[in-house]
Amino acid sequence: MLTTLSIQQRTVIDSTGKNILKACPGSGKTYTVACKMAYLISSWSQTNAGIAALSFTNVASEEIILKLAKHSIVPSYPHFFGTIDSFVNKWIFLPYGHLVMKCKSRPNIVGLSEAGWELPLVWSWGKAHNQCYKKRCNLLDFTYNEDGELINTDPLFSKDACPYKMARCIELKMQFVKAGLATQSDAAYWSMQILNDYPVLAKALVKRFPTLIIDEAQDTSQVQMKLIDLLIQNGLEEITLIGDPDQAIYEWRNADPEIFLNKYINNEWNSLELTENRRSSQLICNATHPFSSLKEPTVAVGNTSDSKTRPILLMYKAGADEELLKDKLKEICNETSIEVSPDLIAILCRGNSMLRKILKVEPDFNPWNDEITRYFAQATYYRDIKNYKAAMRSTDTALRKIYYGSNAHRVNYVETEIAKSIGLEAWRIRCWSILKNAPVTTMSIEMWKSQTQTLLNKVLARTVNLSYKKTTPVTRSVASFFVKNRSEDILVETIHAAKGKTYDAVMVALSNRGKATVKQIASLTSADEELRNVYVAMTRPRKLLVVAIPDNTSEEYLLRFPKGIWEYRAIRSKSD
Ligand SMILES: Nc1ncnc2c1ncn2[C@@H]1O[C@H](COP(=O)(O)OP(=O)(O)OP(=O)(O)O)[C@@H](O)[C@H]1O
Repeated sequence: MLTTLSIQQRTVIDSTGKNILKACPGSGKTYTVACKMAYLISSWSQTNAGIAALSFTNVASEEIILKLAKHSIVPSYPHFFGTIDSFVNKWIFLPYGHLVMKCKSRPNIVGLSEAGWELPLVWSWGKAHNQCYKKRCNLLDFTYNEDGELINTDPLFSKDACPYKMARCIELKMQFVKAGLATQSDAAYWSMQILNDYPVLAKALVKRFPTLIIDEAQDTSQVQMKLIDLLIQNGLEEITLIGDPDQAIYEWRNADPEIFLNKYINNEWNSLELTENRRSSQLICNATHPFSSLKEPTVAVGNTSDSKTRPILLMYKAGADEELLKDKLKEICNETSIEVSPDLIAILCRGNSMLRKILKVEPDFNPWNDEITRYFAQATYYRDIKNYKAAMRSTDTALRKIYYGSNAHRVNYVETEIAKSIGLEAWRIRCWSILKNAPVTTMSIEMWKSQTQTLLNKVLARTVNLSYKKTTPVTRSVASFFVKNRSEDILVETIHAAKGKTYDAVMVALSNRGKATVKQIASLTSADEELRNVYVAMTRPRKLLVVAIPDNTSEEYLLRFPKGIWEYRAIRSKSD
């Protein structure tokens, strides 16, 4: 594995101490991180201390694990592989949160997609809500900044416009803290407090994980970086941060690429760089360069570096031609001898509304009357599309809701109860036996409901009533209620889902409404997240890049698409 590394990549593997690596798209960040871990793990001699390899999303973390598997390395004890959130929760917040929150028992993380807040607390928030600013505050948007100040992370929120200057939210948040409830952002803040107030715990954590590697570090929030600094203050000597500020697309989670860049120019850190693009052709590197902060286009050095297919700017009629985009991309692929398959070809959209138009899926209709039915339907749908991990997760959530009702979101409580009753292993077997035997989701919703209900009553030996809304068309299949983005031949997905991936051909479909319109991005710089979203999408292909834009886009917005670099085409010929 190490023999294929470039000199720049090799330097990353050999560097010890505090390293920060800034690297362009396709430069092999994930590849190099996986090599570094493989190298460290194979020569690791400590038995009670390990490497913590963290990323920001599950997808990114799984990508590294998959790359390691190719080299027969399965990450296991004493190492930790996962997201930065899961690391913070497991090793700092859940065991020690009560020390700083001053709540009676171990705290709980709430507000993660399905979990609800304790009902009485939601009501008290609701009451205050009715009297508050435009009634638009969302409980989950409130968290603390690194100075311990309560902030609302919704960019549309204005403290000045709040008649109470946030006094009510502060009061309510105190009640939640007392009850031991925290959002994921709060958990990071409280963990920072723990490491700050209890250096002995910080030192113990450094002893347990003397080497820390953080991928996608451009997405770090101020609080998360403070946490990292506290570990360094308490003896952490081996740390590598890897990122690309031009690919920071998680501002809504308080990520700020400036935090990464400030570290990069800090003399106390060993700053490294990867500048060669091993994914895309030189023509694609040249075309995407104006969308980045880079001074020069990256130099393509991969297998497809000299591919001669020019990037294409494709004009389509908005509101009429979206469903033709798939066929057009297939046609261009055939023309350029690129194999068409959903693993190799993708259309990337900024939002779900464009995605639906391209796939011609029916508009959203939510048939579910209750969460338990929805989770079982989701679980079987995931099983049918072979996403077994997500399927097990949804089944587990549905069962927790059946057995533990309004306490289901209290992770620690539920896990203790399961361990006391049947044990975690038997619980997982129960989930799997339901999942395995549940009816297929191509079945009508009515039949699916009746068969799933019978199965649950049998396996759980208790009556479970599933239900859907009265207005639901009963003959419609369960699967049709979930957006299918995997058509037979081409993958259609959002830009966020495509982060970190590589395809042979990519079409970036821009709309004239909503986020990332051509007009909007024309005036943005790479300091703006919307431009970075488009850049992430445009840097995914190896051989062919197509950007589809509405045909009524004014030329003044096309300065980043010079005709010498882009081939301009229309989706329909003039005679159509
Ligand atoms: N030394 C190498 N030898 C062979 N292939 C490489 C090497 N380095 C990177 N690659 C390949 O180049 C492509 C891009 O690598 P990778 O996905 O690791 O880049 P990245 O910097 O993480 O990209 P991005 O940030 O744009 O998602 C992958 O197909 C990877 O396997």
